Amino acid sequence: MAKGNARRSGSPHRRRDEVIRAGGTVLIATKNRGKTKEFRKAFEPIGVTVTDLNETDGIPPIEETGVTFAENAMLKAREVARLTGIPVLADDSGLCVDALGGAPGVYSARYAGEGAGDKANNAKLLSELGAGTAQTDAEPSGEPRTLSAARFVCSLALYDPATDTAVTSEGTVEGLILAEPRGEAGFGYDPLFWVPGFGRSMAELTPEEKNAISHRGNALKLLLEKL
Ligand SMILES: O=c1nc[nH]c2c1ncn2[C@H]1C[C@H](O)[C@@H](COP(=O)(O)OP(=O)(O)OP(=O)(O)O)O1
Ligand SMILES: [Mg+2]
Repeated sequence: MAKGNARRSGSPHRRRDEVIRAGGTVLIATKNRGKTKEFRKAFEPIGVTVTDLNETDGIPPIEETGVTFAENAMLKAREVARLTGIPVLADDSGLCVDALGGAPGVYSARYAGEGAGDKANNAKLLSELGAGTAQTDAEPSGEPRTLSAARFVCSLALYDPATDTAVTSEGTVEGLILAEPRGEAGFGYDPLFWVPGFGRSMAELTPEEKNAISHRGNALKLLLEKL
């Protein structure tokens, strides 16, 4: 048979569009239950089941040594795909704040220190932006006080160990950093991220609304188009 295009059922060299398919399961290389929830919601309509590293034994912690979201997504996906032998989707994401020169960026999860939680990271963000500073100007529009333009960025990598290749994508969403947290939904920096188009914080959106406009939702749409 001709080299390169050989493909029979049962071959380990699946076509890319078979990696994520209705009735199939995709492993997300994450311990972040907030991410898993959002992927589960997004994959539900196309009949794909989602699992993560909280439900997978024997995967050691993966150090995020990259300096870009794309590098970190690739290294998480590749490592877990090689260890498990199955295709793996990884998400590396974070918040880039203009007034902080793009920080915390790839360090978003460890902004307040290694192992810091969302609460400490949000507090650190507000303190770096001087949110405690006296504020006298009333917002004429009745809109909440914001401190800087910002964006969430999400890089995705879907790594297939059968072919040692990956499909990648990136998505963003623009917003403003709130001076005070609002909302209970979502995770991470969502309570401090104002979405002008909705007139609500990211943590005040329903899961469907968030997936429709978020960096993760946008990256996933693009990834699925590439498969
Ligand atoms: O939609 C989001 N809404 C709010 N905050 C978000 C979002 N997306 C990422 N973020 C923040 C959370 C964390 O501070 C960092 C991700 O860091 P990142 O290393 O990609 O994830 P992680 O360490 O929580 O889990 P894991 O590496 O196991 O996937 O950006
Ligand atoms: Mg991480």
